[in-house]
Amino acid sequence: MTHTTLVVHADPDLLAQAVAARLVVKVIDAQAERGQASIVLTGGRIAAAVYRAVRDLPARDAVDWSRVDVWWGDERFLPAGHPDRNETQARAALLDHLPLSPARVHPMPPSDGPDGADPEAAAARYAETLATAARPAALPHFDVLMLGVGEDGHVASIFPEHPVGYETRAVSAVRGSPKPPPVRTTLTRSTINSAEEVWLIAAGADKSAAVRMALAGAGPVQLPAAGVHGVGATRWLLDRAAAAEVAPTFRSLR
Ligand SMILES: O=C(O)[C@H](O)[C@@H](O)[C@H](O)[C@H](O)COP(=O)(O)O
Repeated sequence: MTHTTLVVHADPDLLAQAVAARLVVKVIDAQAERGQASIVLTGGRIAAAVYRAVRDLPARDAVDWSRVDVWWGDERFLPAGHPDRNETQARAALLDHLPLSPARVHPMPPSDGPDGADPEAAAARYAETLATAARPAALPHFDVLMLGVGEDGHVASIFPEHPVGYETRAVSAVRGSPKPPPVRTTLTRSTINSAEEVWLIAAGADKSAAVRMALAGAGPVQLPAAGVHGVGATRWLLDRAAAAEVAPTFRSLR
């Protein structure tokens, strides 16, 4: 039974700093237990703020970054190095500043990769990368999978009422994304829900309605943020504005 927690921080800066500290501790703990750690990154503004906060956190040096696997929960399907790719943003904000093992960094394929501009082939290739790394398991062990939350309640590139909400393969192409760019690749709900911990990170008043509805138990296709949870823990990490509409009973989850 997954354990759900909710923590509210005063503002987006403190939220990003607290999530960064939490991430570093989680990676240290995973390495102490398993000798390695695996994290799943996402895109968006709050994620970028978290990455910068990890970069600037002195305790990041307590991690053996050469034994951390880095995966992505979703990607904008654009050429390698494009400034709007989640990979490009994560590398600039954090990854380029860490002594990672290049072979343990697993970006989703770009639109100018070996599959050309075929997002279905790119999604299938990423599914194969996951399966190869996981063997003999079906999926790698993800210690932490981070998600931003859209105003409409999307997470990763799983948008409300979009066919990707029904997808059962591990990784899916997404066409017609309401958030630009229109073509993306994403882990699907069942893959996300295989993670040990899923963290939903949101800042700002424009997220408050989606957060309220997700915690009130909306349907997963209608509101994707309502359908994701970690095997061990699901953590809602919010700033005060994003938490403004959360019912008092949920606040006691803290
Ligand atoms: O590629 C993306 O755009 C995302 O992965 C997306 O799911 C993002 O995390 C949310 O839209 C929240 O983004 P913000 O933090 O910028 O609101």
